[in-house]
Amino acid sequence: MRGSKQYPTALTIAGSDSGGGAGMQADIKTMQHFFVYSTNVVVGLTAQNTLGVQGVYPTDPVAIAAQFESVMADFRIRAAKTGALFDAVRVLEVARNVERFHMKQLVVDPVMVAKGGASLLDDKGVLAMKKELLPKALLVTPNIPEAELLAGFAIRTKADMEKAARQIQKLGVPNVLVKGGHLEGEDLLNYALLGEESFFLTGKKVDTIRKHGTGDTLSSAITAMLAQGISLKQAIVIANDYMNRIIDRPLLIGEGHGPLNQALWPNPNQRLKRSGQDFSCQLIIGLENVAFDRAKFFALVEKACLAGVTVVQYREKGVERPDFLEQLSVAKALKEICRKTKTLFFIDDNVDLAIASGADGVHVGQDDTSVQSIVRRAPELFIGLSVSTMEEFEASREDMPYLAYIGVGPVFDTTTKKDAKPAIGLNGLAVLKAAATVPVIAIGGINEKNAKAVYQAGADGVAAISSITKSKNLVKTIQQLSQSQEE
Ligand SMILES: Cc1ncc(COP(=O)(O)OP(=O)(O)O)c(N)n1
Ligand SMILES: Cc1nc(C(=O)O)sc1CCOP(=O)(O)O
Ligand SMILES: [Mg+2]
Repeated sequence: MRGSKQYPTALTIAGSDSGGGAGMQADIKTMQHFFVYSTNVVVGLTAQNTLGVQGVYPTDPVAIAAQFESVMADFRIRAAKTGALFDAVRVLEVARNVERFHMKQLVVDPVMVAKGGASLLDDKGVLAMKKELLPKALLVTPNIPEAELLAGFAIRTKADMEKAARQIQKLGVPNVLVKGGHLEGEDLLNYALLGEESFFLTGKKVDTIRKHGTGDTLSSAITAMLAQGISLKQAIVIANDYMNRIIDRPLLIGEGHGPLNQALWPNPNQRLKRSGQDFSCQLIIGLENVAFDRAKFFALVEKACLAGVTVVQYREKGVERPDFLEQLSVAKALKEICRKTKTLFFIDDNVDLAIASGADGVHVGQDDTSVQSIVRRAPELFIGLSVSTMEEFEASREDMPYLAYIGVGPVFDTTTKKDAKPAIGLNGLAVLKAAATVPVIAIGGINEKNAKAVYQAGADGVAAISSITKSKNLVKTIQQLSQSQEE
């Protein structure tokens, strides 16, 4: 099975991170995510967690060579990458094996310093990398401090990045990707110099220390795509896009530099789903809201979808609510209406029902299933979270990057929800909107007459039950509930 039909296989030549966030562990998770099998040459061990590096234990060069032998004797390695190589002895041993096994698609992530500041390559190691390893590489992916060491001068500006990339190219590596995350400024720019061609890529700057393993993940994503047969340019562009999608949705693990979640972007369809969705006009409905008249229920939902609601949320709350299987059959029928009318479909509270019915999202309250556990179980679901006070907002702050929107209310008194909290009014809505970093969907007593004031208070959209289910003129009601009335 050494032919082209073999499952794409890559090799990571790097250090182990006992904390699982960076190094070889990040490489394996990333490659797996891109459907590439990852083999490994462990160049050293680190005793490490999110708080720092407690110990560094380089591997015996004999053991490095033996791992290369084993891997190359069995697998067809289509691309390889290096990570932490520790010192000149290990760099030279790796370079020798790269040469020996004719590895052409080699990505060098010139790991020199760990996030907490610990050195992962000594001065002689940097020299050996410049002289012996980079001339054998297809691509090198330095961050700013690494690019400064490789190029030999300080980098402060975009122009410096370009100059440094050209200088690094002179070391014999044809392609250079300089990662600009360490530069000052609101925007993050990465610079790719691929042979003669060059371009900047926009990255996402996030204000968090939970991004351990970012460099490993980016270089592994590129390597995995090279192993898939994708061109270097395309691999870099897709890997950059991937990083922008996962960078602000880390796993909440450890007390310090926590890890990324490489699995957050499960398949290409999710890419499309995540961009530019419209949550602005939401019909929340259950059979109880139409006195269990099924015919009326489905007809009303279809008409509302055609009239312009952007989200249908299925919510059963009554004491006589249907059992799970019956709710599932209703949910599936609603999903079908939504699919046909290109409307998003959400489920209230019940994550199992959302998964089973193929819903696009789930809406949860402060006391329902936690946002983090939904992300773990069903990362493909959009999540809406109820927030009615600043205290609740503060308590949910770490969940914000995972949310599609927050449902803020009740803005006005409502008799529809039996256990509704006190109305927060338009002022309460405006305060929460000022703090929010995701769309704010106002809820509670919202109707044709007050919708305009709700938008003026800052809402990005509205959700309603009674004003839609009891409407005498559905098309007009939905028009008035939709933001388009402002124009
Ligand atoms: C858009 C939107 N906002 C708020 C809610 C209320 O959800 P929750 O706080 O979980 O209350 P119940 O719906 O479970 O009574 C919602 N469903 N949708
Ligand atoms: C389901 C729900 N949640 C609320 C909240 O404040 O979180 S208020 C509410 C009821 C919304 O119904 P109506 O549009 O008929 O007032
Ligand atoms: Mg709830």
